[in-house]
Amino acid sequence: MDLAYERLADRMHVVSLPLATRFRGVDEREVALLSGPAGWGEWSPFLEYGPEEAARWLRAALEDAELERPALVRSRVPVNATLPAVGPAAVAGVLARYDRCRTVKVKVAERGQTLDDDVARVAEVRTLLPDARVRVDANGGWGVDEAETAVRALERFDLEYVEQPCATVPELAELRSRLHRLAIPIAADESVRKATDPLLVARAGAADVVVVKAQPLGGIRAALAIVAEAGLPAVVSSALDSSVGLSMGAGLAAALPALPYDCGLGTGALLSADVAEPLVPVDGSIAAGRVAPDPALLAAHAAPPERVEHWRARLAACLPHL
Ligand SMILES: O=C(O)CCC(=O)C1=CC=C[C@@H](O)[C@@H]1C(=O)O
Ligand SMILES: [Mg+2]
Repeated sequence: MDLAYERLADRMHVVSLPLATRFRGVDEREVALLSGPAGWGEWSPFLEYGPEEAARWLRAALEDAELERPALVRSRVPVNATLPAVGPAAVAGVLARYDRCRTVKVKVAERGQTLDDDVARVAEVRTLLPDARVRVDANGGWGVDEAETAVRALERFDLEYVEQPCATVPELAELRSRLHRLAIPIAADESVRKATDPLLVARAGAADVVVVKAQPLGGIRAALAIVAEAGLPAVVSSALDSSVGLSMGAGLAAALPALPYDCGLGTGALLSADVAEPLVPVDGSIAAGRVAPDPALLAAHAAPPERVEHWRARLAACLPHL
């Protein structure tokens, strides 16, 4: 693999994509795209991530640009709708962006909001989609007691699982034993993708499901290995990627031997511009093939020169960590 800074920087295109709905505190998503012999890879660690963590995302992008993807066992991947922490009045409008998704992931525990806000949002989803599978994602925002209270308040909406209710593995384990009788599974996301040991949460018996994301875990192959070793059902998700990054997630999901849950790869619907024909859900699923950016769209959404400089400096800082 050619890791010379100058040549990588020359292959890198940085774009800034506007969001249709504010998500994760941002209205614009900056992503870097790299071309290589096998296709295009996306490198889009969130802006606040340091070089060591961002280097894992870079490894994934380089692998996807350099190597052919593992063999696919399915050609389409069923996806969930992802609902940011909006008020009840905005729920129908956001869900309308996802074509026929039978599963909705609802963001909860948003900073500055209350459990009542979460209940109102989930209740609205249930009213609009009585037959949907509904999961919630707290991004580690609750302590154990708070999480128990919240899950008991949300239980009546029939939850598929609760994703990363608490921040740490011991907290997840404690909550899991408390929720045992409710039979609501716990999914681990940050405890997999941000952990020094992504398998610890599985070994500790602290989760029922692992959420795996190709970029943060260092690529499709690394993520496949983690799923195999964790021995738990896996959900593939994304990181608010452009369609190029979403296609990497789809390549992972389509290569997994079992895919019991709909994947968090429908977030293309949250973008109001993309680098290619948007990879958005059609009849509840997305295609599993590669996506290459359209040069005209790369140009139209090119980030300003000072942001490109920022990403070049980031690239230089990450290379020693590869
Ligand atoms: O899993 C999904 O439905 C979509 C992806 C998603 O929710 C996320 C994308 C990007 C950053 C994260 O805060 C968030 C997540 O926690 O899963
Ligand atoms: Mg999550």
